[in-house]
Amino acid sequence: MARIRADKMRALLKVYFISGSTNTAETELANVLAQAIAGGVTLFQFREKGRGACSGAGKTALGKKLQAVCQKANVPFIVNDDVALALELDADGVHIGQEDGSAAEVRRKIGDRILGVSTHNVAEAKQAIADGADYLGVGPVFATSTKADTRAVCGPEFIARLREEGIHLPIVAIGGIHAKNAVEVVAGKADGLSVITAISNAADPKAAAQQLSQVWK
Ligand SMILES: Cc1ncsc1CCOP(=O)(O)O
Ligand SMILES: C=C1C=NC(C)=NC1=N
Ligand SMILES: [Mg+2]
Repeated sequence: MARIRADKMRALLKVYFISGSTNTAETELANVLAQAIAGGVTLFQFREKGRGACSGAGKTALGKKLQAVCQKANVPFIVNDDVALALELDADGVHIGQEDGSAAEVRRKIGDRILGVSTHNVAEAKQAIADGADYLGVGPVFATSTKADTRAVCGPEFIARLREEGIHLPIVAIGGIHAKNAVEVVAGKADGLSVITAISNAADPKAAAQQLSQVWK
């Protein structure tokens, strides 16, 4: 298997759903995920973090269940932070933050699987590219209460500034994105948008995913 091509990566980033068991009131995240995929989700990240998150065998079991939902629909399955779990499940990739250790080290561990890195400035972006990232997660572009310890809100226009600085790797915007402000993310030259609340807390996850997909039409 070779490294993913940039144009394929950009297509996968269009509607990137991120969730764990603590992000949805629904007891069954697998059902929310299946509905969201039916609505047009292009990539899924299993992010099991924060108060009440499951761990150990429970986390592995939930990961397996969610991966099966993705595999049935041919949607790649990404694991956040937990490289060991990603390898155990043979996930399609991992996403790491600046505090999750060296991206170069993770690249060595995961081979040609997809590697996403959270970056907040040009220096971090250039380092991630040098370390072998396939895409960058940039944000929070809008205010969000989902992740407690985010950096300052950078606005969707920050991604356009990264482009001006010569950062051309696929970029997905994250943070407080929903159907009404998603158009600003497109204007900001992001290749995709990623969401937790907009889908995980939606009354109708399929409709929520469809509305987010519309912005790229
Ligand atoms: C994981 C993460 N990283 C920056 S903001 C954020 C949370 C995004 O959640 P939401 O889409 O609910 O604002
Ligand atoms: C913090 C994050 C930033 N970006 C993405 C895509 N995922 C994350 N978990
Ligand atoms: Mg992390």
